[in-house]
Amino acid sequence: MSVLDEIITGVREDLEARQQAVPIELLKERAGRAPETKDAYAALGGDKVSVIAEVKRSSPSKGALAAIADPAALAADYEAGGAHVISVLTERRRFGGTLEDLASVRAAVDIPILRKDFIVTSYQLWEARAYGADLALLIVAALEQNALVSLIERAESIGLAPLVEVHTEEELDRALAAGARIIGVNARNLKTLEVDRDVFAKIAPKIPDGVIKIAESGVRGPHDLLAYARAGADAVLVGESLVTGKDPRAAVNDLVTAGAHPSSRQERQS
Ligand SMILES: O=C(O)c1ccccc1NCC(=O)[C@H](O)[C@H](O)COP(=O)(O)O
Repeated sequence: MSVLDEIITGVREDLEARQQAVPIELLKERAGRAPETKDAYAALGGDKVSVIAEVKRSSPSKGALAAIADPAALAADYEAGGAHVISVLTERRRFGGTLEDLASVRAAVDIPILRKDFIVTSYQLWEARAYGADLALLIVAALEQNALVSLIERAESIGLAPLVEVHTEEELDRALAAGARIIGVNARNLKTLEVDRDVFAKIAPKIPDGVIKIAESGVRGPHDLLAYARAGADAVLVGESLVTGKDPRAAVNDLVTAGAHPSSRQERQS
């Protein structure tokens, strides 16, 4: 069984318990009371290279990364550093996240929030909406095509922007066929955990204009953001280097500054 399969097995078990505890009708009621979602397309668009800063306690590849007792305070720091979007890992077993993290981050920041999890049912999309997310991650490698199509449709119908994650050209073809408008290319192979930053440069040229291109994983600082920008990234998603660094606010600001700097735009056009 691959790491991804193991994660999804655990996710389905935890999901079953939540579904027993909170019927979908209740969840929908809570989602109905949630404020309107924020415009993720605007946050990720424009000439800049946007920064998606992640709240990540641990990971299958690295184990414990950072205790993060107060995810809201960390997210507020990211926002103060200029982050355009916050990503909150809500998977419990391998990443140490919770839906309560999502709700507390929602209460602390005004920018859009991504629910980063292993979403396999529409129940999880309703959870994302009820707990304050504006975007939801859909991983192509974790979903049959029919499920991918219907989850994209469901997400959009309830106001969530689906970020569709791929790692190969075949997965990109599936994402595009399903109508994805925001595509994340993960440098991390979720089956082997190997990180290869060159994957983005190989896949990005095949993503049509008008589709937002996000480079995920392996960003250690401005140098990596600029390399992804030269390969066509509209945004980068950064976790580990922010949560393990001494000053997450300054680290985000360094990335935002690099992404906003005219030289990064010139480099992208050349
Ligand atoms: O991070 C992992 O080890 C991992 C393993 C299996 C599935 C997903 C995993 N991570 C999710 C992510 O894609 C990253 O959290 C995100 O792209 C940020 O990456 P990084 O900056 O390298 O922490």
